[in-house]
Amino acid sequence: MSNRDPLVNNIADLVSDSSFDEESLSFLEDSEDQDLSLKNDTFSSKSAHSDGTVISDHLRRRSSDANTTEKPFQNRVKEPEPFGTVSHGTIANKEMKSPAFQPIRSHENIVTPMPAQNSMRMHSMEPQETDSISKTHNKTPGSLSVSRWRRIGRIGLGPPKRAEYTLSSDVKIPSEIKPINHNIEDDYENDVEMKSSENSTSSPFALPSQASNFPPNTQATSVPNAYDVPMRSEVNPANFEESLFVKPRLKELASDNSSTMKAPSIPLQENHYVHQQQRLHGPPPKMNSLVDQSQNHGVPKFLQDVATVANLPFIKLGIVGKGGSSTVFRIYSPENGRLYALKEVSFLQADFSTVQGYKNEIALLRKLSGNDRIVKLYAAEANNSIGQLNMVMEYGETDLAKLLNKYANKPINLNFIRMYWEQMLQAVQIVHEQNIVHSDLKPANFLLVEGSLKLIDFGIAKAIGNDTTNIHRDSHVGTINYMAPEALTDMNANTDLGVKLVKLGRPSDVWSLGCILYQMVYGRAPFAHLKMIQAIAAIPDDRHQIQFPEIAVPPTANHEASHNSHPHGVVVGPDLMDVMKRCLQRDQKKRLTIPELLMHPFLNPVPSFPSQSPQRNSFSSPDSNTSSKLTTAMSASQLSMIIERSIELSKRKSLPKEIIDNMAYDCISNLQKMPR
Ligand SMILES: Nc1ncnc2c1ncn2[C@@H]1O[C@H](COP(=O)(O)OP(=O)(O)OP(=O)(O)O)[C@@H](O)[C@H]1O
Repeated sequence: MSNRDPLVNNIADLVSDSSFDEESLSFLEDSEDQDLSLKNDTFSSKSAHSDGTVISDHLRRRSSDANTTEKPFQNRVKEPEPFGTVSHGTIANKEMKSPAFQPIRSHENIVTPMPAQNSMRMHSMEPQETDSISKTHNKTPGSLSVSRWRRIGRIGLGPPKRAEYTLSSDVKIPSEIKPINHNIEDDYENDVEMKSSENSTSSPFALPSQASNFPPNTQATSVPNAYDVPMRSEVNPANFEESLFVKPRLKELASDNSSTMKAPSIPLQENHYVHQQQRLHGPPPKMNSLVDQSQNHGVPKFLQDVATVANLPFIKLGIVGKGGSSTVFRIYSPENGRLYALKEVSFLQADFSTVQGYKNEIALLRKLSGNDRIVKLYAAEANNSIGQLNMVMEYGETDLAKLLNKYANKPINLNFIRMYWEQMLQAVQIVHEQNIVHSDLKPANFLLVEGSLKLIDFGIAKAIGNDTTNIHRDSHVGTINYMAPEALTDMNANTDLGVKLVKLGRPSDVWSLGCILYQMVYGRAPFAHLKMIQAIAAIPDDRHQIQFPEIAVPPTANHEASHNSHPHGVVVGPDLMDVMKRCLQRDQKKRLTIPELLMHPFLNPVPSFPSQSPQRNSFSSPDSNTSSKLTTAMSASQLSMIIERSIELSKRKSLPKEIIDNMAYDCISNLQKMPR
């Protein structure tokens, strides 16, 4: 470590110093230019004086002032016996400190004699009589009280009995308790295909009696739990720590007799975890084989699946994706029973500008992560000892690349395309509003979170740190397929200069989006059928015409039938065709802008426009000079749809107010004319 750049060595400061705040992003606001010139050190020179932070002040205080600040689970449980030497910075035997692993002690709060009629309704999770345990307490000097408890499950990875979670038997569990959704991707597919719940394949891990009730597209978040933490949508990323680690409110649980009371869901989570682990790693190993001394410096295998970020313990459930320098895991918090994603980025090999890129990327992610179209970042920290940056983010069930692959051989669905196209545009617009050109947009950058597309990164680290090697470092081979002609021309033209200059503007992102849209329609990006070297030559070359067939046929479908009569062929339509063509213009200036694309008829379909304005009625026109194009021939539902759309557009300010007012005016006046 010592011979590395001091800045790299000190990357921990990047995430632990409070002096890095939104001011550090001022460089993004400085530029009002339409285009940004990204030079190797452009961003770094502007922000090198700032130290970065991506964790809350609270976390920072915690790490920097350990003597005066209470550690997360300090004093809650007795320190566990060590499982072994833990040498990894991010792997620690912290799980025993979790409140979830803590035997309930405050018996005064919740212990009552077990009633004859048990109020638990846990279906197959109904505890057996053998699960009852009794504890004797000296409540007050000279008096004894006996409490009976039930084991309702074991959580975590600790040896048996260390991680028991107990529940007083008089705590009611609502009958609508639901298992967590284990097979999220399957459920997502079911949702997309609009299959009825009866037809959908239930998760192999779901409890039989409850699986059919489980709503699609919900994850661990929907499980009621004892911690009474906010649902994920209510979690404020800035207060991740507070949101995630709320102490169990067992006192309230015990004293609240209402039928709507939340119930601990630990047995279900445990069940989920055990099954997940078995699916990933096979049946559980015997205890004596858990410690493999030959590898990982004696770290027990079960601890290798535990990660600690910002002192918060998580269980790794498996790898969900890999980037050039990153690995993304699905992780589970025993604290609140929710799933998150952990992105581990190695910065051991990183140079100065790449580190600055990460720093800017994280700062921007933090700044924008409250936005619906940007993935939420909950916590981040750097581990200098192993040269690794850890980021805890919201978990997405899949990304657009995987989704498109899955559906590549099926006939296209125009509504699906329209919906995701709009969401992609909204996401990129947010980035552009920060004066950032992403420059590396591709389907894998869009994550699906509960069916909604969100942008995972802003491309800064790559654009700055390694602008010429994108092609090689990306695991999703073929990102060249989405690169704008100007990016390739610049790359080719400047190789002799010591400093690489990549001159990209917002239109470059529009090209990339056009390629993604093209792939959604035709099953592959416009140049995906070419070898990389051919694509590098063809993309900027005007002579290479991009084909836009009027009928979209899945690329691997049987091509014996002509396109026009192909059973899986779908007519592309003039609006969609127009969008693709206007994005895939080699001349940047001819490409539509994102606001124009959001206003395009493809996203705002209005049935045939008559030339005449409708009669004005009692409604006064906001601007009588702006002629209305709507007709009474439209159905009430079409008109209502347009009204809804206008309100949405008005909120987003993506259309001039005058147009929105007129659209709404016309719809309402036509609706008024309709017979009731
Ligand atoms: N929050 C998340 N939830 C679920 N999966 C994710 C999440 N973030 C990333 N992934 C998955 O991991 C893959 C790689 O993500 P990553 O952000 O590292 O990609 P990348 O930008 O290509 O990497 P790099 O920046 O190192 O080149 C994504 O394509 C996606 O499939």
